[in-house]
Amino acid sequence: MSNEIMRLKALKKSYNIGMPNEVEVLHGINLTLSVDDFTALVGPSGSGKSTLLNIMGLLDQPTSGELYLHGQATSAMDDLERTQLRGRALGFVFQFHHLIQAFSALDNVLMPLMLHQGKPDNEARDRARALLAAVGLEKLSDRRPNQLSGGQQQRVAIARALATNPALLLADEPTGNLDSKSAEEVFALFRKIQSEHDCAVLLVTHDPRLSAQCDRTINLVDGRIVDAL
Ligand SMILES: Nc1ncnc2c1ncn2[C@@H]1O[C@H](COP(=O)(O)OP(=O)(O)OP(=O)(O)O)[C@@H](O)[C@H]1O
Repeated sequence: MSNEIMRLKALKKSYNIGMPNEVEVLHGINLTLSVDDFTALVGPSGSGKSTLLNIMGLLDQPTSGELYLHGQATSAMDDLERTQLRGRALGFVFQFHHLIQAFSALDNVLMPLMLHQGKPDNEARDRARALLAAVGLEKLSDRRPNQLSGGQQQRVAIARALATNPALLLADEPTGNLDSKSAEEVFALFRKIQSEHDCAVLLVTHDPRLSAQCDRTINLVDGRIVDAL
């Protein structure tokens, strides 16, 4: 069986900035991510990292080229198919965690399960508790986000991203808003997830100390991959 999770082939993205102007910001990206990948996506501001991440997350569509997820071409899919595939295969962690303030940590982790399965059953609750334990927050599961530190909130966001058991976790500057100690801890958690949950990780980071600890670095400059080590 192939180890490939995602493959990007000759992928281009242009933005329409008012007729007749179109600006191409990704110029033909070829890239394969495999099951055991732990990858940093780096590059200067404006190089196209978020644009690429949004396309990889099936949140946006390329202008041309193809994205294969588990070998399945995605360009001809309709919105519903894309949403379902995203929910099954991908998890997201953002710089600002977007937790729901009115919900406890446990209910935040349950959110994606409720979206997919409706009212959470005992099995879903057990799974959410186990995920909070995996990120070291078993004792704080009843707290609301504003009763947690920034690093703890990001841990809740990571547990939430894992709720649907994704094959690939996409993280956009997940430590960008944290002090350096919390950033190291959250980074270590991504490592643990990749090895213990069989979940490939791709994270955008501006922090060279973190990208140096990844197995692979994809360097994006002006919408092109200049080296993928
Ligand atoms: N919706 C949009 N419409 C037009 N241009 C856009 C749009 N979104 C992004 N761009 C442009 O595309 C280019 C790439 O932006 P992108 O946000 O992907 O870069 P980035 O590498 O993530 O930057 P940063 O590190 O600052 O977050 C930039 O020149 C940006 O101005």
